[in-house]
Amino acid sequence: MPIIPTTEITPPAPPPGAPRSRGSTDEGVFDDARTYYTADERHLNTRAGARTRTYSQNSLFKQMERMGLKEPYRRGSHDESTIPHSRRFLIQVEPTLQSLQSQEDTDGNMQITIEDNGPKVLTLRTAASNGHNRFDIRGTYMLSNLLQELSLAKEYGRKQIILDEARLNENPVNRLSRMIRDHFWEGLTRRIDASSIEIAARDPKDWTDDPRPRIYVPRGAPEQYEYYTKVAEERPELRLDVQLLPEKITPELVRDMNSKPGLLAVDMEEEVDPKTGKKTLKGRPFVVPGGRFNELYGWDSYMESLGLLVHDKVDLAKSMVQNFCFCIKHYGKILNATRSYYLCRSQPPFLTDMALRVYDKIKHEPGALDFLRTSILAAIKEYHSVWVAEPRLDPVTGLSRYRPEGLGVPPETEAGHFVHILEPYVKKHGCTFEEFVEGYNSGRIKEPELDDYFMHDRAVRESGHDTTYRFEGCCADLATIDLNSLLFKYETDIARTIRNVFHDKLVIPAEYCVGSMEPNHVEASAIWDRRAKRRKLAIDKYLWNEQEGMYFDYDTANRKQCSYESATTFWALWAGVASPKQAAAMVTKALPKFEAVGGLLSGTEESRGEIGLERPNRQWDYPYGWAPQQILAWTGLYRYSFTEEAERLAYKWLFMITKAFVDFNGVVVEKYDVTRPIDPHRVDAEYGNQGLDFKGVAKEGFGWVNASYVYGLQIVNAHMRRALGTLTPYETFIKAVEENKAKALAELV
Ligand SMILES: OC[C@H]1O[C@H](O[C@H]2O[C@H](CO)[C@@H](O)[C@H](O)[C@H]2O)[C@H](O)[C@@H](O)[C@@H]1O
Ligand SMILES: [Ca+2]
Repeated sequence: MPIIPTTEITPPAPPPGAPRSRGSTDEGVFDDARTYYTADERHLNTRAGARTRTYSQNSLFKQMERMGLKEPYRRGSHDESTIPHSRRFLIQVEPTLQSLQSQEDTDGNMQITIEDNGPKVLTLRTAASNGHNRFDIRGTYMLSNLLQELSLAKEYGRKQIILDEARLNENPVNRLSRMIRDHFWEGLTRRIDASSIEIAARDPKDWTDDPRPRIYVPRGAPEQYEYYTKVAEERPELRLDVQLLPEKITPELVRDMNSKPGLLAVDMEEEVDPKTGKKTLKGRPFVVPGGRFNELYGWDSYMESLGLLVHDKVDLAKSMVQNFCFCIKHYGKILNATRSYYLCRSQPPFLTDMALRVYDKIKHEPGALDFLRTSILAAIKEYHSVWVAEPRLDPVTGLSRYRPEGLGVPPETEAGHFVHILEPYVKKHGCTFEEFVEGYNSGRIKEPELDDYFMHDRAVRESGHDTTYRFEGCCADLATIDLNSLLFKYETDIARTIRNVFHDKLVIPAEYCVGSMEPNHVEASAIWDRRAKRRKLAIDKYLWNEQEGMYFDYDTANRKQCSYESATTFWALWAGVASPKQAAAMVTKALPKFEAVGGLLSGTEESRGEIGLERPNRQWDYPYGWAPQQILAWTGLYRYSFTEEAERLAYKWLFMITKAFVDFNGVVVEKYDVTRPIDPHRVDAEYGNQGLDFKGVAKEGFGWVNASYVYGLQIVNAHMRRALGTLTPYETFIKAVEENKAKALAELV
């Protein structure tokens, strides 16, 4: 086995005023990478002999013993029972990285995983012996953590480091939570202003020949137009194209903008430049989903905010709510995402819950009530103008559908996504593929059947579930349990907020009025209570299926209930629209159909049907599981006191993520195959999987999965959290718990 070369270290004198050694020896072991690797003093070997008290493998084994688990799932590189403290290693970054990669990354993908066939052991030199003694780092997890730490050290320009062993054998639950808190959120945060327009405007989905940065500013924000025009003038190298949006946004306009796709402006706040004393604008930050999704998304943002709130990043969650209010004010809706080609469509609505959760954290602060008032007014406007208006409202049932306007072929999908659909038309018109798309998009070629296909396709994308056989060719006609649960939640949240926070009187100013509403009229909670009551009746009538013990979508065109079994049935629990009896029926009858080794399936295998070459897998069908489905189901089950079920599902999801994180070099991806115990992150359906493609160390994870991880850790109990840290499969864990219970009971008698 190779020994990593080390050079003799003669530490240079510390700069004047620099501390010679830190107060406590275990200080900062788990600091974020920037703090850890930029602290010069930490990486000089002046502290040979200093030891760190850490969360060692040893204590993990002790925990397992306490839990009655005899056979640990995975042992670290050394049994430290004889080692009271963790080590530090003296490492030359570049040569060690090279040896590590050439020896252990045998498939050359810049990650060390269980699929690499190296010896899985590397010798490092200890700092305490000034490099004389050696110690073996063993196993995929420690070696991949070493790769990650060295990659970070290199990024921060370090040639030599003193690395705490505790960063290599850290409890994986702690490590992943820490990565999310200290690195991933930051990696996903964007702010649109001069400081970062270059990064924020970048769009990996831009299909045009000249993907230059472009920003569209709404008419109602002239100060932003002036601001960006100045940025473009002062920094010509950016090639920033600043465009003012026309007053009226129509499907024709959006279609015609497709040749010049661009970012849409979001909220900015005024700030005084401390140097010049002059007023300037600063973008309100937001979190993007990750991968190729580099803009503010609708429902991803809600899910992300749950994780941000766990990590006390309240300002960021608040800022995302404010950005949503800006979108409703200037674009008429919370957009699918803030790019020009998304202007006609929305995504599943979560604004009231998001605003209330933020308000709950800031209610003692000045301005909190105004924040809540603005958010609720924006939600009321969105409710009336988007969700219970034409074309989304079905006047017969009174229920709503995903049914956005739009024209032509959605441009943001992967090239080739619609080839199989368009090919027959291309043949029929005897032209090239490009000629047909151009002719059809411009309206010169008329194909009503295709119009219908794309109306449903747009609806699928608005639903957030793109794509699934549940929705193919029918989505725009479906009153889904998803959307109607969310609207019931809007109605009950608005009613409660008006009653409890605004003393049952909320003035609706002109800018929030829709249709024939009187400016400045006062709304009380009663009308919202009535709306909720009416929706519940309609949901019970059209969507509930007593025999199956779950909710289904309702086809408003064919006037019949659908039969596709979807995990969105549990959204009814999240929203509180199910009666206790309906909830109990769902737990007994529906839940078992959706539960897989890694958590909840998004749909059942039976509903998806046979797949093959002619009928390929869809990413929102069996066997895939998605973070938002898990989050909403756990919260809903909790709401109805099905604590055990919520904990069990959360455990399975967290276990799957933790195991993939440990075995695959810290990976966190957009979605998982929840039936795949070994490599659940391998999903190649449709768009592939976002979040896989990193070199050395993951920087972002994926927004809603990051959130589901830290939110889920709040759902499971402390005992479960410890068991997750030792990668104990659920079956092993529950067996031990039951055996212990039986033992305790026997001792009682
Ligand atoms: O480009 C294809 C589609 O990509 C988006 O959908 C997927 O990612 C979104 C961001 O994480 C997520 O909100 C959505 O649920 C996913 O299916 C986009 O939203 C679609 O409009 C787009 O067609
Ligand atoms: Ca590899």
